[in-house]
Amino acid sequence: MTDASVDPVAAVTPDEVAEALARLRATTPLVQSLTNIVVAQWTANVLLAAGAAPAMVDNPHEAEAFARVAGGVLVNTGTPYDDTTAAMRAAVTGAQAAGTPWVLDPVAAGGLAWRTGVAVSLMDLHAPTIVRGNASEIAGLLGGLGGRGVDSADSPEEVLDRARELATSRRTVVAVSGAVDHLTDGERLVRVHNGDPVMTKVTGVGCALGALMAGFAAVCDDALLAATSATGLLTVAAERAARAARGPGSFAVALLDELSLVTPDELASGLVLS
Ligand SMILES: Nc1ncnc2c1ncn2[C@@H]1O[C@H](COP(=O)(O)OP(=O)(O)OP(=O)(O)O)[C@@H](O)[C@H]1O
Ligand SMILES: Cc1ncsc1CCO
Ligand SMILES: [Mg+2]
Repeated sequence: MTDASVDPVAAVTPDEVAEALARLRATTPLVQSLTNIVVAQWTANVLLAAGAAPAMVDNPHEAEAFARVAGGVLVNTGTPYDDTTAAMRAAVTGAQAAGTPWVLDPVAAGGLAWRTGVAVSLMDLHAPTIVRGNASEIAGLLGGLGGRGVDSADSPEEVLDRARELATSRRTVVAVSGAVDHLTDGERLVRVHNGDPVMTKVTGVGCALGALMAGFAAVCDDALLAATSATGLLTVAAERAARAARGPGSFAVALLDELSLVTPDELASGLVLS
């Protein structure tokens, strides 16, 4: 049975995603990433492979000025220290002043009270363009109990109503990752059916997805298109990488290759959106 609240035609088309990828590669947007210590190098490599330009400017002295000139900013709460948390506030302030799109990845929100407060206070400072997280993290921003550490204990389907509520109350796009990614601006919904379970066996795949969203937000006026394009590129590249991989290690290497090799046309024909 068809869900009556979902358009039979996806709110974002594969052709629009292909055009977004072509724009990303043509313009190599500068993506400022204030991310966690586990995934910083991996995130920079994912951005480079996709066609963006990474810069990990995450100290409180430089973060505001850099956010004014960056194409997009990622703020990820995976390993928040006092210094980097101050830098996150500075970056969001700079993003607001210059109109730079910014993406919040509230890693482990809900499970840990202090960082949940940090994530909510950043949203209060200036509404993010996109909030990206796994299902437990999205629920955690609205008072949920969080997942198992940085991993989700819920599915995107289970938190969809809360994702819509968050998108509407914060005037943002909420991107919930999982087996089927659910992306919403509160009214429109895009489901991305691509991906492979091995993506959960390499740390930082979701974190890198947030950085890709910041890159696409630099080249897309529509934040839902930006979030869909990032998710589509990562998951289609992952399917291609998984075909050749023996396990998580060779998959991670192959994923970087496929992010750089997949053409806009191949991306459009591989995407399964609803
Ligand atoms: N079971 C699955 N099958 C296919 N793809 C998946 C599955 N689970 C997650 N993915 C994909 O993996 C990517 C990361 O999503 P995930 O929900 O694992 O993020 P995360 O928990 O924030 O990751 P991390 O914090 O380790 O970076 C998304 O693009 C999603 O489509
Ligand atoms: C494993 C881990 N711990 C804190 S952040 C992080 C990366 C995945 O979110
Ligand atoms: Mg995560």
